[in-house]
Amino acid sequence: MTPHNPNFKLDVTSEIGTLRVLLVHSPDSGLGKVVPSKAQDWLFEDIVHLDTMRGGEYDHYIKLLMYFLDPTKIKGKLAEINDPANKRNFFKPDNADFHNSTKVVEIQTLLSDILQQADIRKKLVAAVCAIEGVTYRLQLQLIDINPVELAKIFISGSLNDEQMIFAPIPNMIFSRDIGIAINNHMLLNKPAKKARARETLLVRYIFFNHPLFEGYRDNILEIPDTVQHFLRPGEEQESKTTLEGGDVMMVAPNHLLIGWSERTSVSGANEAIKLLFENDVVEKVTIVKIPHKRDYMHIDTVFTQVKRNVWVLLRSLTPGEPSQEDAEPIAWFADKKNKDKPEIVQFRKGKKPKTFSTLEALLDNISQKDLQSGEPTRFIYSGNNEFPYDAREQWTDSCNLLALKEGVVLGYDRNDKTVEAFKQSGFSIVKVQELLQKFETDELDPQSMTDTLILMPSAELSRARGGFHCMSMPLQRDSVI
Ligand SMILES: NC(=O)NCCC[C@H](N)C(=O)O
Repeated sequence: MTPHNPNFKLDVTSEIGTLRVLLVHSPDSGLGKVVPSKAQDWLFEDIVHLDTMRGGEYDHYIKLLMYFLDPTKIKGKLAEINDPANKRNFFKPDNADFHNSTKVVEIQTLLSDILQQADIRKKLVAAVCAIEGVTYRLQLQLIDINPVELAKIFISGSLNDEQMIFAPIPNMIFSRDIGIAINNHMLLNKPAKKARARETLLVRYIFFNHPLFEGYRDNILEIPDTVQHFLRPGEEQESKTTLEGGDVMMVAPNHLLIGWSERTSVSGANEAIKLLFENDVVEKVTIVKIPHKRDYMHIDTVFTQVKRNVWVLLRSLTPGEPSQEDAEPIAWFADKKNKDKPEIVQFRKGKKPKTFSTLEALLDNISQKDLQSGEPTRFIYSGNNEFPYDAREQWTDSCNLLALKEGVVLGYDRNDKTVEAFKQSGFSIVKVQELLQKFETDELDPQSMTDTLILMPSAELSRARGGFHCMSMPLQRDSVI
């Protein structure tokens, strides 16, 4: 059972305030069962090597989060945690030596907690079996499985880690996409892709039934399907009401961004705005339309925030007048030909909508007006804005960084040119393995760190097509203004 955290508050008012509590999911055995023929359907670019992804990559993320958010769980124990004799038990939610942190909260643990209640267990077994087309006999069998084991089965799709009874949900490591904390409200997603439907169902049950969220039940926002959707013939995607968390960014207490993307439809964004305004959750919502392509997927794959006046982003998304040096006539027409041209419109309750001509203009407005940065806004570009590194590194999540506190962000070690751009912008660069040692030996204190990009190993994780922004669902951050 997840211990009680008396200081917990659902409270996220920015992308950069010191992170206090987040939801994560460590790679489960289901990721090791992705087969080449299903990889694309399950939204992976390739099959992954599970042991490397866990021990060589994701575990460092958990350790780093512990030093920042819950140091007593790790300080002085690093050697023991790393000891191969301990078989990674610190990272396994079903093991007695699991960290069971109340700050770095594992979704699987919350799930096994709610499955202790017989009525919830019955309802959730029925719901999962319905969406997965499971036989009635197997459904009855699942109801009697102990909650810890059942949570594992729901996520991995396999009984006893061997017999596959339904598909895994390998994308649950990208907890960002399942729901978004907006001030003290929780907006649940409505996934565009079938491969992500079970994650949504499980997390919906968690938010409505886990004691951790007891005080916030009335603050859970769910997006309904529209009547137009029920009545429209055919199945085309455009008319669906969808919204995924990677397209929702809480940039300031009064201001939310929603991407209109491959995954979030304009109808999804529209319904979300209505809910947010009706419930007085924020004063303004800006819709950022990006090309509806797999390369971009969600807005957090093309930009994220580093400090109140610093952003990392993909430059080529920004349309604009070509500079005088762009001598070739075609440069003047390229954007106008592009029907996928980004568009940015800001909606304020009871006021006229406002447009922004570039992403930079919007981000500068957020930095200066919403976050009252006294310093000029700076942009760090993917691949240091050099073709073809800009596109290559954006694909491997150079723009998808997670801020642990203002100015201290983590990203993949493979995006060399973007790392160079961070250096040129005055950031320190440090590898996670070295940092963990320094924390353990007291050479460095997480609280005193400023302006740093922490490099995380990424060979396997990046094949799943998401970075650390995607791999985090912040629930509590300190406020920045
Ligand atoms: N926010 C994000 O951009 N999340 C990345 C999700 C990756 C996952 N393989 C997906 O395609 O849904």
